[in-house]
This record gives sequence, C-alpha cells and structure tokens, in this order.
Amino acid sequence: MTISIINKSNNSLPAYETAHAAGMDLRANLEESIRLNPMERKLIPTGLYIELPVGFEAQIRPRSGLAFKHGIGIVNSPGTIDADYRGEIKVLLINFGAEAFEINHGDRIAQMVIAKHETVSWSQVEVLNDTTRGEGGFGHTAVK
Ligand SMILES: O=c1ccn([C@H]2C[C@H](O)[C@@H](COP(=O)(O)OP(=O)(O)OP(=O)(O)O)O2)c(=O)[nH]1
Ligand SMILES: [Mg+2]
Repeated sequence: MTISIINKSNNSLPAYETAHAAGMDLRANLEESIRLNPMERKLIPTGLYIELPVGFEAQIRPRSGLAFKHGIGIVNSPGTIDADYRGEIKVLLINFGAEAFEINHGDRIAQMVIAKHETVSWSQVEVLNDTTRGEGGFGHTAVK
C-alpha cells in the first residue's frame, strides 16, 4: 500500500528498519536540541504530514530501547493519527527516567504503525448476552 506524505524536514522518510518490522521509526525535526528533565513532557515535531486512506489509522508508539535505557515514553501512548488529520505528526514524549534526556534533530524518537480499524454504529439494548466471565475483570482470574 502507498500513502501520500509531505516531508518538511530534511530527515529521511519513516522507514521499516528490518524486513518484517511493524513500525517505522519517526525522527525529530528540530532547529535546536530539546532537553527533557525528569517527569517533563514536550511535544516533538516530525515535519511529516500524511494522508491516510479512510479506514486506517497511524499509531504513535514508544521505542522500547529509549524506554529501557532512558525511561522515555509517550504520554498518550499509543497516539492516534486519524485518517482525516492533515496537520503535522507530533510526538508527546515524557521522561520517566531519573536523568535529563537530550533530543537532537534527526533522532529516532518513536515508531509509527499503520493499522486498519472498523467504523461501527451502535445498537442500543437493555441486556447483553451472557458469558462465563460475566462482569469479572481487573485481575479476577488471579490465583487466590
Ligand atoms: O500523538 C499524537 C496524537 C495525535 N496527533 C494528531 C493527529 C490526530 O488526528 C489529532 C487529534 O488527536 P486526538 O484525537 O488524540 O486528540 P484530541 O485531544 O481528541 O484532539 P481533537 O479534538 O483534535 O481530536 O492530533 C498527533 O500528531 N500525535
Ligand atoms: Mg480526538
């Protein structure tokens, strides 16, 4: 599948880093480096604008390496890029680590997964069909 993209940065386009990767890494588009202090969050621009086909979304997910090594996450993870969004893709990074973290232009800060989604309508009812689980949740299967 081919998707239209505008790249206002001088970074390379998001790309799959291995043959069967699900995510394409996104790079920061910065005029100057950004410092994220512990527990600080900042919106990081990518310079990318995409035109998703109807019925698709793009999910903006953290990179596990940055999470493991530096405690870097995404506040609204996974971020959702809607098919009708024409603005710049931005990434809301947060530093859960104990040390300040510097983001430089071109750094791979997140990954983007393109996914299909359903669009549903509701059938409002009074009763739902019964299941073995019923209303059990939030750990109700844990061994006592
Ligand atoms: O990590 C993200 C999440 C969202 N967006 C863009 C694309 C998305 O289509 C739009 C709106 O996102 P969302 O629906 O999550 O935010 P909202 O707070 O509900 O804003 P809106 O009222 O504009 O829908 O913002 C990003 O660039 N990065
Ligand atoms: Mg919304």
